[in-house]
Amino acid sequence: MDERFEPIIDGILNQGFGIVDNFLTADEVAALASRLHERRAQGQFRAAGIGNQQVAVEKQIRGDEILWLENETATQEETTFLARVDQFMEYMNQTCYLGLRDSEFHYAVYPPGTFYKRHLDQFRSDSRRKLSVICYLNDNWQESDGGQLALFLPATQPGETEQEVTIQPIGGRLVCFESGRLEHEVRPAGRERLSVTGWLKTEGVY
Ligand SMILES: O=C(O)CCC(=O)C(=O)O
Ligand SMILES: [Fe+2]
Repeated sequence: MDERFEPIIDGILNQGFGIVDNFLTADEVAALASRLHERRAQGQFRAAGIGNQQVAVEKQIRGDEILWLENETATQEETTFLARVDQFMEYMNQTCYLGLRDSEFHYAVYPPGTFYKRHLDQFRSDSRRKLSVICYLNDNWQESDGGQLALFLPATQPGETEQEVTIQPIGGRLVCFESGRLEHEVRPAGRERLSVTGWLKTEGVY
């Protein structure tokens, strides 16, 4: 049993999503946030894409800017984060036999006023994305700051309606759910909203 990871698995199995606070310590959050700011100031971030559409069209759907993390160029705090994700992936494989082989993670910044409309993370027909993982890097986030993550939990029985769960993007918090199953959206952020987001993937069936 690994008490860091077990509540995430419990959540996914019992309620369709896992959520844990303090997955990252306050120091880790601060270190990643300041690295994010540094790399953004160096011009390393790009408007996130959703396909081959024009930037203007995409901005109606999502307004975040991202930077993919690469092992080769990762700084110390990024390496620490990616190593913890690897441990989680390993643990998921041992306990749930998910056959996860690969991961991809990016920083995301939502400038004030931006959002990400309702979507599923398996767009671009990338069915290798099995689990979506989001870690927030925000200091002192308030409900009035907006930027909530809304999860739309599908009905499990005929006659039921979907349920909506709203999650505050609090620093150190991790949220995890099945990429092919849960539609979700990011509500307009009232202040700059920071995260590291990624996917745990299986080997390819294209
Ligand atoms: O930042 C979040 O809360 C969710 C981000 C998201 O849905 C995505 O990047 O696909
Ligand atoms: Fe998403």
